[in-house]
Amino acid sequence: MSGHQQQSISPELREWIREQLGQGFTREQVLAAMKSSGWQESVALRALDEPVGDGSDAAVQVASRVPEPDLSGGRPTLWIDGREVKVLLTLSQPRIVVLGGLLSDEECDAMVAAASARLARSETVASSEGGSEINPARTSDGMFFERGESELIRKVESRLAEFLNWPIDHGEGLQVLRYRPGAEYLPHYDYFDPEMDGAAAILKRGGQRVATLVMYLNTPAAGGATIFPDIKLDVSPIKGNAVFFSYDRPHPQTQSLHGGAPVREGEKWVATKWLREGVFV
Ligand SMILES: O=C(O)CCC(=O)C(=O)O
Ligand SMILES: [Fe+2]
Repeated sequence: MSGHQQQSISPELREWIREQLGQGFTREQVLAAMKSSGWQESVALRALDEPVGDGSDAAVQVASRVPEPDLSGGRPTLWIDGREVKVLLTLSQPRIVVLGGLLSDEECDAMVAAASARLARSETVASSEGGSEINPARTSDGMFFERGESELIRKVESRLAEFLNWPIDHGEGLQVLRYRPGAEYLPHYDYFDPEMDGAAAILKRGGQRVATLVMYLNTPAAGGATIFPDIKLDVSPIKGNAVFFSYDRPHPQTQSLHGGAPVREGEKWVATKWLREGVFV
């Protein structure tokens, strides 16, 4: 396909682009593939930018800015808030970073102690009023700390803000979950489905969730990995370690599907920080 005649965007081309993006190829990869098969760049770009489908396609959703740790030095450990934190694993797509020693044992124990007193059956955001209700997919118990509610929480939050380059006020209060043997959290996305009832009310308080940091507050005797089914990755729950992942749009294409595998022996305690696009109120 060369020459100077104007190429046109056929329905087949649109469908092909939609498929490629749906399979997780980036816009840049699709553009490169089109160019190498003879499409003029201007036409390829126009085709890529055309709105398609009902608006729920990842292709038409604008990517959000997401928190991102500065790992540019390529160092195996980072100094964060005076602590030497290990960079144990990084993945670029989906974006996942596993950290060792983000929290000290004492900090983990103090968070467990503070949370224990306040545990109630976990709730997830699911009701038609945009409120909360008990969700059988999550069989743990949980509570939220208020942002900045104690010296410990402030210390942990400022460490996370430093690590993620993301302001403290662009995050929800830390959530602590306790899983007993057999308890699990089935695979899910942390972003809010924009189509669900009550989404508007939730999104008004700080926009979408764009990243998650799960910190392990203890080491269960068996089971309880954080699992990423799309990429078949299991992260071991080790006290003081953490897994960070981000998702720049509320779409499965982010491959941010994850869950907590059943705890087999002992308990599992985690603290989760959800990062928002804007100021969470
Ligand atoms: O417990 C885990 O490993 C995952 C927790 C989780 O997915 C969440 O808190 O959103
Ligand atoms: Fe989650």
